[in-house]
Amino acid sequence: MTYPLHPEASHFVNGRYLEDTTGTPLDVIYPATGEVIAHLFEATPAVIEQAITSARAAQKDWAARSGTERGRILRRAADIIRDRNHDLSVLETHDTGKPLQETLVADATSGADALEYYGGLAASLTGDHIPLGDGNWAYTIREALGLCVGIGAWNYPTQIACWKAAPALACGNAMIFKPSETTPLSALKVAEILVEAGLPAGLFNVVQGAGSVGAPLVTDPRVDKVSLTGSVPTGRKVYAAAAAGMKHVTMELGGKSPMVVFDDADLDSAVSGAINGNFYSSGQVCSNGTRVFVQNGIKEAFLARLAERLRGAIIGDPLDQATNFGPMVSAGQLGIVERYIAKGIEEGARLVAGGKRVDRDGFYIEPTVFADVTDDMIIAQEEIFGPVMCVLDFDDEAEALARANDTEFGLAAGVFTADLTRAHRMVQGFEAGTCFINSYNDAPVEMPFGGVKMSGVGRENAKAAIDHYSQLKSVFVRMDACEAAF
Ligand SMILES: NC(=O)C1=CN([C@@H]2O[C@H](COP(=O)(O)OP(=O)(O)OC[C@H]3O[C@@H](n4cnc5c(N)ncnc54)[C@H](O)[C@@H]3O)[C@@H](O)[C@H]2O)C=CC1
Repeated sequence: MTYPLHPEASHFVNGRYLEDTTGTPLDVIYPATGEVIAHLFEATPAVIEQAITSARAAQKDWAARSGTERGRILRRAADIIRDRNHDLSVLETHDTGKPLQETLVADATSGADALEYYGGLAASLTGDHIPLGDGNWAYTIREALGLCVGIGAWNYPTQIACWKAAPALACGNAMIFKPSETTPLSALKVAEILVEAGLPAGLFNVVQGAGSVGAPLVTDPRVDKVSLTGSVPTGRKVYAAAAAGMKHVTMELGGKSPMVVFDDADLDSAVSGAINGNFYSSGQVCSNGTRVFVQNGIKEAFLARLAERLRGAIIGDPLDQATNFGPMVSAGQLGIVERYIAKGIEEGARLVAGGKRVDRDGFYIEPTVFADVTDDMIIAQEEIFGPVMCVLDFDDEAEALARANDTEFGLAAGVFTADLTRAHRMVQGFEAGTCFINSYNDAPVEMPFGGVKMSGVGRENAKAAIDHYSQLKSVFVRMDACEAAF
């Protein structure tokens, strides 16, 4: 049997593909059919060692280059990604099961945006000049951290690899990226393209494997920073392990974000926001607005319009560009979602749409909506990470805000209203890192992205990410004699 999308080898280390068949076998499964599409191997300690040594060896020279030179390579990689967007999107669809209709516009292209953005920024990364009293002054030097480890989730493999690699490389760091074991294919292509664009060997390495491969990377004393995209339980473990070595961290974790719809909102716009914030990528988006608070006056109208719009979901072959709703990423994730749906029914929520598996191969489940959900229900409290929308009712603004914030998470929050003063007031009150007014889930590279509370620390994207991939060295300069007490 041949596998057309099989990579040349499991890992990409020191500028080329690398195989070590003594590692634990890792099968890649196409979520739309359940078929195995590639046989890979998890990284052995020998592969991890090669990744670390080659990255460390390459980093100093990279950091010593001008920002203009580093940026040029990143921008070239962005161009190559855009040229190959179709093939990369087909690969991403096989890796994740997400419809090609989505991957064509939201995955490799988003990765290219990050490479282009940080490529453009690289030349202007500077320190400050700080005038002091008595003619003295200080300056700061912005330095690379050294070796960064990126660990990815399975929902946006290409995007996550690029969102971490682009600012890391722009600042002069090296990166070892460990994709999720569920979606190992796309990051290898990112590595291949970076080298083709001129990135010196060793600066972006990809090693495959589960947590047992991620953990030794996090604790290795030669690693200076860890950036994780994953769940809160994993974040807790990785943050603690990194803290023991006093390493820098970025934690992009889960959420149970609120979306508040006031009765003066444009109904169709709010319904679109709720669909985007719950069913895009089959609901497997960290910032999803899965608790949809709808003001009582428009609740039934909202639900009726939502039910109507859900009939427009085209569930099917993700490679067919008409399909706009694909399978879950894995049998395991499908099982988790099914258990939450059963829990919602048991808790007495009103199932108004979906709830069932789709009768075809692969890991499909219908877009599902529960109404009459109350704050104490498990489905309103825990991250499901699947296409399950919980609709809750509310009467007034203060109540909506208090209930929206009544969660340990704080990744995102959205508000739909025609009253702009109220919209900004709500945003000021939201305990969330990323907010939306009359929209949901937009993630342009120019805007910082990240969470508060248990949803994480640090920010990705925008100029904000530079602070998380570089550090300042302060230099005090005395212009007159240095005096002492004796
Ligand atoms: N805030 C954000 O930007 C995003 C957050 N997520 C979150 O990710 C989760 C879903 O992704 P999953 O892959 O299931 O998350 P996960 O937490 O199971 O795994 C994330 C990554 O961590 C690795 N890992 C697991 N244990 C580790 C350990 N002890 N040391 C080092 N690495 C370890 C895994 O192999 C994987 O690559 C959801 O909670 C979702 O909300 C997903 C996308 C974006």
